[in-house]
Amino acid sequence: MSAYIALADGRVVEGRSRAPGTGRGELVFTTAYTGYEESLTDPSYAEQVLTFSYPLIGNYGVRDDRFESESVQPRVAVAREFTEDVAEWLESEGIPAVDGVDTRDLVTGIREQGAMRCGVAAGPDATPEQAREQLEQCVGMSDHVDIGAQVSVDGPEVYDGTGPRVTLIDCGAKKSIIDALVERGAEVHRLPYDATPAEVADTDPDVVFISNGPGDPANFTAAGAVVDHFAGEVPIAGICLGQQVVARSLGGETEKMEFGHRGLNQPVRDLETDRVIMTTQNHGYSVADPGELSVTQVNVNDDTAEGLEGVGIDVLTRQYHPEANPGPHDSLGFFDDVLAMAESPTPPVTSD
Ligand SMILES: NC(=O)CC[C@H](N)C(=O)O
Repeated sequence: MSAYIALADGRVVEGRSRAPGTGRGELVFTTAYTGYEESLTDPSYAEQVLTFSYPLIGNYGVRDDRFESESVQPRVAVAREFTEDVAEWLESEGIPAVDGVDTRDLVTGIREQGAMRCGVAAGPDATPEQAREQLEQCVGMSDHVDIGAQVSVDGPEVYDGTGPRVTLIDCGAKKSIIDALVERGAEVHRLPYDATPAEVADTDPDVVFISNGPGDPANFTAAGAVVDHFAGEVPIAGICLGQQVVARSLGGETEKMEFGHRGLNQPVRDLETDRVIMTTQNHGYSVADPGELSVTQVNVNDDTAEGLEGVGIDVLTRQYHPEANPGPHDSLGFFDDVLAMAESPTPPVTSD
């Protein structure tokens, strides 16, 4: 069974269909060598086509207790070789899967030309034309203006706890972010991505937490308005898209990266301690200007902002994934720091 990937650079790559169907999205790659269940269920991959640079994906099976959300999130999955387990899982989810392609070549192309749009057709009747038609219909990531609606909860959800109240704006939250907070005793109020400041105020938060999520942070205007409203009054935290949204709201700017950071071994330097930790990452945008925040951690490879803190206000964010699923546990302490900030906040800024 054949499969075709039509790339925005004009090439059509032929592979083997492991799960039939058509799909389109921004072609990105991850260098993660484990954690395929977590990556494939990470809502931040919505509207993307995920290529694994590691050649064999699926060698320890598929277990749903490792899932980060209830469904597979990328539109298409690509690898050098998927095991039968993974191929069956993707087929049962209706997600086209392509293997038998030279992923070294595909990844080199993305590194040289940037993450690009693509269209895919896979299955017994698939043709290169179908893949090209998909490509024609494929829009850029920033054009998915209401992408939050695809990945957020429909209404509020509460996770009981005896510790600080965390109001999590779910822009496509990974399950392990909620788990990390609940394990530490937090009472988590999970609200939809478009919650208003009044809805957030109703939960009486000790900390407002903006989650990870797919696409361009510029499209998460409601979450930005929440940060705008509460900054200086209530501690603010954020992970990945959350860091980007927080920075944009507090005078900063984000920009699209050429091909982003996706993998489990991204080195991050803490500027205060000079300590380097290994982190899990999945992002295609970065904070180019931190605005009124201070950059406290940077990526060792390219110096992009990996951690931000407020100056005189309680703000703590990370561009990488401290929840560490999959990936090294070096950065789990972030959640302790966020809850400590919630427990003893700096007195609110008063305007007199
Ligand atoms: N994991 C995330 O939250 C990703 C954030 C954003 N969608 C990006 O690509 O940069």
